[in-house]
Amino acid sequence: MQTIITLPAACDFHIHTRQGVLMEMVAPRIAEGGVSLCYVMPNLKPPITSTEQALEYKAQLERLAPNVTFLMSLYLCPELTPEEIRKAKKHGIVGVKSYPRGVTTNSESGIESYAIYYPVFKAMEEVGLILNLHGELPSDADQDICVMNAEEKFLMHLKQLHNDFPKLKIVLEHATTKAAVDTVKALGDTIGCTITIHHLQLTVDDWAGQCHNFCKPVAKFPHDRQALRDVVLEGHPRFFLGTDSAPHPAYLKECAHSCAGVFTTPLAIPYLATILDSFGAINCLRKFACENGKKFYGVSEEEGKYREITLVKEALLVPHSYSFDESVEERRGSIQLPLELILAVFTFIPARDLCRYLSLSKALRYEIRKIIVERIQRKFRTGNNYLLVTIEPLDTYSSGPTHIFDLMFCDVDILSLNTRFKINDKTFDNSSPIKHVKIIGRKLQGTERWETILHNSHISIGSTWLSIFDPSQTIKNVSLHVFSPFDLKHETTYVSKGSLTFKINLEPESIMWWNSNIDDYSTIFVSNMIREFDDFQSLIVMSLVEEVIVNAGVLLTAIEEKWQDDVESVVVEDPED
Ligand SMILES: NC(=O)N[C@@H](CC(=O)O)C(=O)O
Repeated sequence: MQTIITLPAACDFHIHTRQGVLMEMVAPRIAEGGVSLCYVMPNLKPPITSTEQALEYKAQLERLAPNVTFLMSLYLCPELTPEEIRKAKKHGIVGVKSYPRGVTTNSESGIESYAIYYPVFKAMEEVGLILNLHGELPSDADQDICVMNAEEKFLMHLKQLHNDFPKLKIVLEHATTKAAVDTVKALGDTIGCTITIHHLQLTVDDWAGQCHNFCKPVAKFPHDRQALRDVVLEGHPRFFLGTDSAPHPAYLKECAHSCAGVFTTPLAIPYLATILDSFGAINCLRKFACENGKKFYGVSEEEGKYREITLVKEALLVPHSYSFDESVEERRGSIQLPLELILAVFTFIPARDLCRYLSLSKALRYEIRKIIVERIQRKFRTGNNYLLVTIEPLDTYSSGPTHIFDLMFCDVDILSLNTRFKINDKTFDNSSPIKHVKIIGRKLQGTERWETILHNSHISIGSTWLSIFDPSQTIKNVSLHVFSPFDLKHETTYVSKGSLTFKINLEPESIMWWNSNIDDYSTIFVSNMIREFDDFQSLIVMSLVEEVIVNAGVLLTAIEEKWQDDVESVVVEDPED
């Protein structure tokens, strides 16, 4: 390799710039990595599905990285109409990304069939928007589909789409197989293909058991990698760089279920040059990383953003990690997020889990708790905000950590919640920070069944816990306990009944009770729940929150689809009414 190369800054036609503090870490590093133009993926939480969202996201990125050209994409989903496509084109949006449902990070809203999108594709073909395909089928044991053949099995869809929309420009993203390379080459000039840097280096042996190399699609066989290398060496004009750089917090990579994604942005072009050099393709760098993609997309840097870079061949220590400010304090102090989730889980803590946990050393328990709490809080920070609302019958203060968790959407001003939590004293406040609560459903233990709770006050539940009561008894009185993930000790619990105006009267040492003739706006006396939710139980609650958040996208879609009409309004009702 020459020891110094000067060339135009590169173009990365597939990058995940994320949001929040992660975006603040990533965006300035794009230029550092030698890239001046990038095509931004829309798989945020929530996904980018409208022109307005995309433009707002672009503005945020530009504030963080003013010297980079950001090309924006929309997320293919049912909300995307042909009209939105035309509007997007008018406002400079470049393409639409399709994720098959559930195959990768934030693909819960992904597509299940292309058929319903044909009018959208037609509009895209007409106005000249690019279709970007995450080319994998979801794993399906019955069909013998798994990560190793998910891409190859997808290729028939690429062929079909090209056949049906020959003028639509389609990019098969992050190809990993010889089959994909051959297919793209065999199709017409409107079909392009991105290749990541890491797929030019890795094979299956490199990610099996090594979480930092795990991404979707996974790296495949050596002969597949060879096919990728060959097509770069050939300088084929329809193959170009798309790093698919996809950062995740370390705790989400270095864990039992590692998130898919390899983060390469800060060192993108030095890394690419090193890999190309290793198989004699350094002379292909310019075409692959700077020219082919721009030609295929018909784009160039925005005014004043073109620049050159110089690569120098010398030793470089790759940082072990890149930090971003996720401190709890920062999150506590600075956010005001719209709360948008309500949980619906009815559950017990299995005794065996309890024993396992309690038998651990205190130090280990502390560590576990810390990790879980941090994981949850980070989700809250990067996504939306959540409150856990439990509905309980009378006397549940004696029942331990057994609750029905209901799924709710609320707008919550976390700052004022936080302030109030800090008081931790007798408090009475008429101005609840909780607005627009709507309870949308519950899930019964041991079933996959979700129900809209129109009358929370009449929840029949069958459980061993309830057998201490009359098993046929329906719960006549309910309370809503609202937990904030930022109130780690659950020192404060809002309890209410039959009303959305949360009136709070915290009596730290009292037990929970309420007046049986309570009306909608009566004050409710509650304990501060510390006794009920000790450290361990808090952990359990947090774990439940996490579990539900993980599934929330899927659940919410299912619930909302089924009970669209029912969930429009608040449904907490007083049984006595
Ligand atoms: N490539 C990945 O493994 N992950 C991407 C999503 C994607 O492009 O599949 C991510 O957003 O994390």
